[in-house]
Amino acid sequence: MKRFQKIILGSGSPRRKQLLADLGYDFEVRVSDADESAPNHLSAEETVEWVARSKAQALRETLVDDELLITADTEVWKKNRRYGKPANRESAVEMLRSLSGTSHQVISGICLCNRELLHTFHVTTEVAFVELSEEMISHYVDTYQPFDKAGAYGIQEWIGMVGIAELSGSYYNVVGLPTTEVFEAIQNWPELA
Ligand SMILES: Cc1cn([C@H]2C[C@H](O)[C@@H](COP(=O)(O)OP(=O)(O)OP(=O)(O)O)O2)c(=O)[nH]c1=O
Repeated sequence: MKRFQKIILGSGSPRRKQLLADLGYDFEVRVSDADESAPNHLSAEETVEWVARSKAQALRETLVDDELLITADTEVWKKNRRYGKPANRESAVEMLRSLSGTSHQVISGICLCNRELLHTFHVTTEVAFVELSEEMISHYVDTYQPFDKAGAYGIQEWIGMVGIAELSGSYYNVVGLPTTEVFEAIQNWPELA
């Protein structure tokens, strides 16, 4: 396995940290406040790549030598509606009602860069929910408080055990880091940039 002098994970997400550690890499976490308000005219795929790049650009000047920075943005999209993190209980309940009994896409934008090179890509997973009852939605939101999760749900939590009808693509992409594609990108860095 190719090793780098230093990988920097530009993310405050505990799930991304765990997944990158599980891939076997040593890394340091660096977090900054980046602009996540992508221009409206962008497609879903362009939006997540735009945000991942914006997170990278906010940290790029802190890089030294051959440090490799990895940033990501995971969003839920359904028919041109962008589901971010719910601002409150009401919004979380509304998001889950609207995802209930239908399918949506979870798209992650990933950005790898050093001081000279930058590479961005995205990975899409199709997720279908069963019909979620009002009781299931209230129980989940009140117990798990999914306010830090796009689309108001964590597939790795109770709702993922009882609410998923179908999943096509990478499971880990839904959790926040498409591990297969990130591993491949790191192994092929910097040739792919
Ligand atoms: C859909 C879904 C999202 N999520 C999480 C992944 C992301 O952490 C979060 C989406 O927010 P992001 O803006 O992608 O990431 P973040 O704010 O948590 O961290 P940072 O910007 O510092 O990298 O939602 C789950 O944990 N499970 C899920 O099933």
